Amino acid sequence: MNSQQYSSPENFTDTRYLAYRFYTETIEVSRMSALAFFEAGEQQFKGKRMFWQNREKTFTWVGLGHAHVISAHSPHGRFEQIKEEWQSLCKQIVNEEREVQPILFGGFSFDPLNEKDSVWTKFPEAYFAVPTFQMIIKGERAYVSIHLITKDKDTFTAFDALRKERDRLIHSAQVSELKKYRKPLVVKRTELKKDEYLDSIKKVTAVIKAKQAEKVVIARALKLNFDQPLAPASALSQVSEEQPESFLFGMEAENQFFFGATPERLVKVEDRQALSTCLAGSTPRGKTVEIDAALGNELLNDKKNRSEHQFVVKMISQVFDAHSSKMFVPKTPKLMKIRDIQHLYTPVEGELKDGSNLLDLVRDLHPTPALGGEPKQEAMSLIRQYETMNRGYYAAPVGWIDAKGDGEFAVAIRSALLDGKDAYLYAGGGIVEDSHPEAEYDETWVKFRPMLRVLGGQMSDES
Ligand SMILES: C=C(O[C@@H]1C=C(C(=O)O)C=C[C@H]1O)C(=O)O
Ligand SMILES: [Mg+2]
Repeated sequence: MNSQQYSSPENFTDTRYLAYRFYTETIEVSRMSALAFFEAGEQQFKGKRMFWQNREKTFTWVGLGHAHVISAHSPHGRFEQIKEEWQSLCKQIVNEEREVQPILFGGFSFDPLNEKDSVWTKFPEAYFAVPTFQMIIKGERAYVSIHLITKDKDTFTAFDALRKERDRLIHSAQVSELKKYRKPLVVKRTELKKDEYLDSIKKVTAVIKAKQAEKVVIARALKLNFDQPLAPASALSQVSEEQPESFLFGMEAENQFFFGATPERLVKVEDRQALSTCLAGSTPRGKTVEIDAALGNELLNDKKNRSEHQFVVKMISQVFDAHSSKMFVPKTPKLMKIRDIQHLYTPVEGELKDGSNLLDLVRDLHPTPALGGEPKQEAMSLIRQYETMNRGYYAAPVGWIDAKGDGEFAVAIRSALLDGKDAYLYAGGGIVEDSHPEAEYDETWVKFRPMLRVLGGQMSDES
């Protein structure tokens, strides 16, 4: 690469964030593997790496290092805090002309008011970062950006060092194959609090029959112990091979790594067009085309699953109604078929009203009745009361927003937390009046399956 071609880094100042200066530079690079770029940061940026790929595979994003972290530790006002700090920071960096925008990536915990013991020790209630190095693959083109956000005045040396590091990362990602990892052996698999989980479904069903709530999503966890720690790059590469039809995400917080392959979009905004998906109601895939179609048809006509689904459509439509105009919601759900499971699926579209932004939608949508319940507050308090664990970031929004306000958040299901030689996997289901504990238990196994295939730990009779 020829350093002569670089223009000098741009510098913006702003009254509120006056102390900060934002320096950035983007170059287009020849296409390379995003996972190789992620892995190239293994030494220098361990604990500060992030990964995202959308469901359509048209947008892949990798962040290495933290140029700036925006996190929230208080249970209240975390969505506003992230939004306001990001907007303040953006005042200095927004440049409509710029083809590649700096991106803030991160996620939220499911419920900051849950006081149960948590294994999510390194994840605050909201955890976002602008990376030092950002790689974007959009269609056929790839870009690497440097972000330096600092209060120092003399940044020449620092920026120069970042250019060198960028060149090293690009070189390393372009020449080296992704390391071949040995899949760690699962030495133990534990269903955490299985009996309490089954019991909680009975109780919650009774509460619903007594009309205290209409729907409540109850989840459970599996714990795997490995013979050695699993590398995040390896986990991501496995999951991208196994789940091509999902959003892929990964985020490190020090020595913990949260990742997954979720089919569920919470909300996407592009040029003020907002899109959400209602995804609830499930049945397995069939072994033959005929059985698969029959299962799908049954699902489309099943009263219990349709009611699970309808709560989600109603709530997301209400939130969209408040934030957008020209809303469009199909009258009946379709099927979304992914590798192990099929779901009822209804897309919701709208055009954002003035004054509404992506993070407002995230705040008002989370959790939809696909992961929380209906009514929202009653469901949340029933989850706090009856669910046997602390969800951490499972079932919560994870995603990105750029300097223009475009971005996308997924619902972090079909996911796992890696912590040294342990992994925690999560799955749940929507409980309505006519739910049955054993059927819900079986449904969670289908939802665990993709992560078990990625991590190992499925029993020999499971495919
Ligand atoms: C709760 C999960 O999935 C959610 C629950 C579903 C259901 O109960 O039918 C379907 C899709 C998701 O909205 C999970 O995967 O853990
Ligand atoms: Mg269900």
